[in-house]
Amino acid sequence: MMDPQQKAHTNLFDVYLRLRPPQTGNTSAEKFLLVEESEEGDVPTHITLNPPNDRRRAIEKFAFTRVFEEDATQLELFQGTKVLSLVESALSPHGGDGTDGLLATLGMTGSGKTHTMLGCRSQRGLTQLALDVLFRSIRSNIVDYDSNPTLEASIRSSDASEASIYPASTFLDSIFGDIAAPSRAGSRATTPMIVRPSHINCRPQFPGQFPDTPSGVRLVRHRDDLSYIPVLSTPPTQKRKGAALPKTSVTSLESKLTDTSSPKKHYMAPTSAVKNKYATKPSLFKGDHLPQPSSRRPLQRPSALPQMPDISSVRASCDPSAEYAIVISMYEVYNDRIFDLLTPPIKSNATKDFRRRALLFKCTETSPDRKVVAGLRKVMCSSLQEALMVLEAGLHERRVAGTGSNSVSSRSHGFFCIEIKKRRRGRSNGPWSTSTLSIVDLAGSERARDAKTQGATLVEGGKINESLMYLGQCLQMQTDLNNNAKPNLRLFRQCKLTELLFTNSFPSATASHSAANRRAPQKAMMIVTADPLGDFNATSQILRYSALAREVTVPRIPSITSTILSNGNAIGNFQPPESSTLSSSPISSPVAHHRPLFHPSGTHSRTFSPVSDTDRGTMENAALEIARMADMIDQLNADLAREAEARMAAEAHLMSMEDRIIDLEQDIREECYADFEQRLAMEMNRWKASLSLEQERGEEHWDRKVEVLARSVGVVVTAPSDEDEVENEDKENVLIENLEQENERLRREVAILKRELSSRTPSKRAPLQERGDVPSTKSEISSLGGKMEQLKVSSGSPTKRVRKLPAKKWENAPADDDPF
Ligand SMILES: Nc1ncnc2c1ncn2[C@@H]1O[C@H](COP(=O)(O)OP(=O)(O)OP(=O)(O)O)[C@@H](O)[C@H]1O
Repeated sequence: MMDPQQKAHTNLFDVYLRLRPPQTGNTSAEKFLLVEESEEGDVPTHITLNPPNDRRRAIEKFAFTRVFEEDATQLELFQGTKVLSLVESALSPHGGDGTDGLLATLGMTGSGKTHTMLGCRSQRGLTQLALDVLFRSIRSNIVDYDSNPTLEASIRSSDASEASIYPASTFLDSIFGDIAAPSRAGSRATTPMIVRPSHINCRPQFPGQFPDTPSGVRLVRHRDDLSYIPVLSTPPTQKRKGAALPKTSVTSLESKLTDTSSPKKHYMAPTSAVKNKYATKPSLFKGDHLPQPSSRRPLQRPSALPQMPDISSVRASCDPSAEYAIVISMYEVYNDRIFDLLTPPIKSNATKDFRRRALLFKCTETSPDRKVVAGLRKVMCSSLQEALMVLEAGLHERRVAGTGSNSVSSRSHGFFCIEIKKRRRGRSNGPWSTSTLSIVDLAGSERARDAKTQGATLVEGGKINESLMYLGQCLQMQTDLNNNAKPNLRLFRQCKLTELLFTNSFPSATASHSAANRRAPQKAMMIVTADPLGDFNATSQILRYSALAREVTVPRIPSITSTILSNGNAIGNFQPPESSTLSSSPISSPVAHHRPLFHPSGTHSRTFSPVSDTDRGTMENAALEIARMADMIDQLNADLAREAEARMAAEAHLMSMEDRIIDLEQDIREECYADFEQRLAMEMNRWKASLSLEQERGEEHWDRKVEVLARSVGVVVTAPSDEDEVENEDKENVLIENLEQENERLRREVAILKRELSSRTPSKRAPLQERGDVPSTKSEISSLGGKMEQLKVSSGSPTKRVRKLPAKKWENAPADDDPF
């Protein structure tokens, strides 16, 4: 019989199975999953999968570390799994560095993963219980941030992931508003832990229904968009409606959370780019604020948390000679990219929507041997309440959507990381060692047909299924390890999820540095959730790759020969066995089951045979052929299923690549836009500068031209003094008068001459030159020209400049140039 504990030491994960109670309204479905009874005093560890409506299909039996039946409570789960041991290993009570721990859930959508990890409105989940036991266990060993000013700096310098680290008070103030103030609604519809006070929610509400929304409309955040879109959906199950808690189970947090007596420390909230740039120099942020991202209202500050189940008597051992600090971070893997859940999204300049920057899982300067998620925002918490509030803030940012399978379905794999920092007590400058307890709520696999998803949600589903398929392949590495084969480390680098989950399983294989080599492999445990009334095929697929051991029992189909023989009334009494057990081994491949060949001869005795030996031989040959063909059909079916799965994965990959391309295109567009804007501004400035330069040059050029012109015509421009001005004015007036008189005289003379001329006969007209009163000589003409010139110049100059004209052109004209 298969034994899950047999080779437990080589398992990467302890694997627990939790069955969910039937969903309301799903009473008619056939139960295909049965828990096998355990021996007296033992916990159940095996289940049987009976294919519904198909007696020909194999019956599978699976083994787990432990099976929790439908009625198992959150407390039983906490006590029956090794959560406490994970916490204790991370604390390392006997000195030395702690061990990393991983607690993950896996299952179909709607099977109860989030319920197990985060609980419901009246019951806490494993995350809150782990935090509770952690803080209670180190109560007297936790560092006091307020009394040690150098503490924050030393914690920051111990961080190897280029993170920006803030005290909880500063972080929470930047995220949560006043209880009574207008604020964004609470977290993912039914963040299980929050119980809102009655004075805030006056009218009765379903969980998942925010204040101020019409009844029946639940607000579900969709993808990157932070504006909430109303989604019509069925109200969550009665269980989730979270009947009012008994008063004793709710503790008021207001006093703690709104306490302003302790001095607040403020840090500047850098943009992600700045943050990444300066992440290694945290002191730069000190003394500044952590502002609200523009146009996002603060979250509604919850006032009370569920306290059940009560684990106040449970404690993990901690190292009495050590002091501890707790640092929390949260991120999600969405479409194979990592996004920080504690850093608010940044408004894009180009598209005006809020977007997050994907983070890298990489080696850093201070962590050259070990990959870390770089650039996260982390929060130092000194109490359980602070840690729970940080959890609430992060959950609010996690992507969820209503699907046909689950009204609040996680669309990403959520990581909640508790870093437990430890150093020798009393050594205020001593180095910190860090062990991390990661709690992972995986998104559930789903069938598009059942989930009724389309568009972006369908792509998300494809990506989720793809990453879970890779996870399945990695989990099957447990088989390799059980067979003492070398694990194939390339498998877990296939996608971000498996890389994040398995990197710490083989620290010595991934690190070359000697210090890193000393790290112990993480302790990991997986809780597989399943609905015994849900989708048989999907559930059996998940169980196949997650179970610690599997056994396949193939029912035998009566062969043609035996049918003929038994029906022929004269044929022998052969009765084939009902079924045959095919394998009993630790995890066998999902497609490894084969129908056994049927060998009719020699298994039964004949009493009467009217059929001739030739006929019998023919029939037996035919039966053998049929069995062979049936086997081939099975093989082909298995191949087909594998190919279909691969095709689905490829399609999902394609879709996610398309999605990635869109994202990339968006990023590139934004960068180009910003680049273009910057260049445009630079170009404008350059253009303006060159324009003004050109103008200056133009003016200079014209000044020079005027100067040259003035010089070429001999004009001397002088700035006249006041006396000169008066004198020049007088001279001008006299000159004008003279010229006017002269003009008058000339007009008269011209008139006389005209009269004379008209009275003469044309033949007797004398040429003008003969007249003595008409200027004829050169000197007379030049004096008249000079007078006119003087008049023109002096009367046309409002600036009272005096031009001295030393030479007149007509003076130099040849004598025969007669002006008339
Ligand atoms: N053991 C349980 N007891 C009571 N209610 C449960 C249990 N398991 C699940 N539920 C209820 O079933 C619903 C779906 O559960 P949950 O959201 O935890 O599923 P999930 O596996 O996280 O789904 P997804 O992968 O889509 O996020 C919830 O309303 C939850 O309260």
